[in-house]
Amino acid sequence: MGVTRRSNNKRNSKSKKQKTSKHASTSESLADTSTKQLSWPPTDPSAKPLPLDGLLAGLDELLWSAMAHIDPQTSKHQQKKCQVFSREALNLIGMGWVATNTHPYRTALGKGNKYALAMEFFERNKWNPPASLPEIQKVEVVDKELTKSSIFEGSYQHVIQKNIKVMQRELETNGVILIRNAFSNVPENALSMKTNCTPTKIQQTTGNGIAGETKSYYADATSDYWIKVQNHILRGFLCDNDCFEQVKGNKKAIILKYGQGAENHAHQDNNQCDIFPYQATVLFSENFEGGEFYVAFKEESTITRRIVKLENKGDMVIFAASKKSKYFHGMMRVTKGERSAVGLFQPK
Ligand SMILES: O=C(O)CCC(=O)C(=O)O
Ligand SMILES: [Fe+2]
Repeated sequence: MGVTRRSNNKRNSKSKKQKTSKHASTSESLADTSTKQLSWPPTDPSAKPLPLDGLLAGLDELLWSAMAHIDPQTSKHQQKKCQVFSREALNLIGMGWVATNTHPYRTALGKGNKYALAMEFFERNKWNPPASLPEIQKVEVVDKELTKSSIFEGSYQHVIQKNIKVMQRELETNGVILIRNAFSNVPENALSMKTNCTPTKIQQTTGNGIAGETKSYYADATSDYWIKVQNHILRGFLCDNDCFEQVKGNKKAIILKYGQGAENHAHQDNNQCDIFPYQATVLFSENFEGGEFYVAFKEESTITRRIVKLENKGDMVIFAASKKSKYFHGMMRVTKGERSAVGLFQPK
């Protein structure tokens, strides 16, 4: 596993203080026998382990130890929101960019399991971690920019038609391709949202990201324009009409809005389509910084993020998105301005 060790001095000095005060009051420690019987790490048959594949595979021990190092005095922790708690632990091990609320981590990291259990354990144990507590280890993440062979330029229909074989190969090996200036003329109403649908917030307490300074959310797009676009893309990728017929119902577009400071944590969108196991994102703003799109995957013990800078309005990424695959996707922090985009082939 690509991990680096680091000790948490703050926590270590705190635990020493706690030990001292506990020993000072003999009657209290005798009365509190239940805390002494707690074993490390806490065991409960109802607690779900992390899935065996995906970005957090094999990181159970690291997460347990990170949780034990979280300072109970911090205001964040006192919120006792399990998503915020798991986020803090993930941040400590360098994996704070992974979503906790969606496939495949919803049940392993959500309410009423591992994290709730850990919180209960440390509360009952008066936040006095066992002497055998391992040091925090940071997971190494390798960030790589997209290579030239995965970058195309020009109107998407034309570019896909011309390069489909290369594109498919790049998607298989790198998980993502970029088409610069894929769209030039998008109708005015293409960015409008359904009025009767409630936008899904992107925020820490949901586990899907960080809200930023203004509200961040996604919601269904209304414009028929995106139906046409998705049909064109499907026709370009699937030369066989039977295949097209099988997947043509999988079209759905969402509008994504991010405020300054927002992040979309690495996730999979429940995409189960074997014939066209891809999604696409089209950029619709220009005056922002950060907000890089990425595809992340774990191969053996190495976690790689392929980072794609969508720069111009109309730039599009097409990426491997099947939940049966190793590929996750997300967006890095928007450091300046606001970012808007359209997500295509969203699972229903
Ligand atoms: O805004 C982005 O770059 C990513 C959006 C996303 O998660 C999606 O289109 O499924
Ligand atoms: Fe997504």
